[in-house]
Amino acid sequence: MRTALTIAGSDSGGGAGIQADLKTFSAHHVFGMSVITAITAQNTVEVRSVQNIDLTIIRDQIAAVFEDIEVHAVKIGMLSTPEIVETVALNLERYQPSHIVLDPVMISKGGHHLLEENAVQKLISDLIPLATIITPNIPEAEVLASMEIHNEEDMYEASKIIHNKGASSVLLKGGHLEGDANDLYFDGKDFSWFKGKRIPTKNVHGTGCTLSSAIAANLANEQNVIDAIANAKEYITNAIKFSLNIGHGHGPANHFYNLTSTEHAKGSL
Ligand SMILES: Nc1ncnc2c1ncn2[C@@H]1O[C@H](COP(=O)(O)OP(=O)(O)O)[C@@H](O)[C@H]1O
Ligand SMILES: Cc1ncc(COP(=O)(O)O)c(N)n1
Repeated sequence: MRTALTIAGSDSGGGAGIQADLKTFSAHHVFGMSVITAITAQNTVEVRSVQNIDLTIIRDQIAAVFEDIEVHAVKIGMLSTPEIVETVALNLERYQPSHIVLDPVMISKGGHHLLEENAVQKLISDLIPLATIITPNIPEAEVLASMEIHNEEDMYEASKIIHNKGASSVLLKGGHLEGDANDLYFDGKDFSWFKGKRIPTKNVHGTGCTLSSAIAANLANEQNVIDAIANAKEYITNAIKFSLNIGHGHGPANHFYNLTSTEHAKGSL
């Protein structure tokens, strides 16, 4: 059995964070495990409150998993504070997993800060150098590259700057720009576009979490990085196309859109 570990925050509404990651791993037939960094009281509309988890318990969760189970890929999401970033980085250095997909989660769709602003420098110095691939959205890339991104030309520049900070590769997601949802990949040498038609829907809660987890699951399943991204892009596009009208805000992606049950596939559960 192939395995993947998510190190991220819990979303009580089930659409993003640990919950989205584990659903994505299951949909890829990968055995999912979790290290919870923070608990958010969240739904499709808002983040109401956040409880960060003690550093010792975060460290112990990582140790408990790695000292017993072979981990084929790691996905990192919400980290909340500089201390949590440091703890996760130190412990991943210790266990040296072969693939790390870093989703530098900063702000929720509703505008809540999920990473303290003073943790950004720690994320750059301690975690980016460990990442096989980092998957910022446009606002996150603007912070990491210290520049504004208005169009696809700017995306080239920003991914070069972020790559220079030490990530093996960068997937800059274009979901927040106007027009189609095209993501740019840069491995330090070549650029590739992973293109997607924009789907007109407000149900985009957890899309970044789902994409990064799907990449991690595909890497755990021994796909090369390009195939892992291409297949994950197809997965998130369908998961958005068949997204679920759950809740009153941004509904979640549909992880099981390919089930034969037509009711399920239509997202009308
Ligand atoms: N409306 C949409 N239609 C199609 N694809 C989308 C849409 N919104 C986002 N995506 C894609 O979903 C993935 C997650 O991107 P994005 O929403 O930008 O991330 P985040 O959740 O981190 O803000 C990317 O591949 C992006 O291109
Ligand atoms: C616990 C948690 N982690 C991450 C996100 C970001 O969600 P998105 O994938 O929509 O950017 C979130 N809203 N909550």
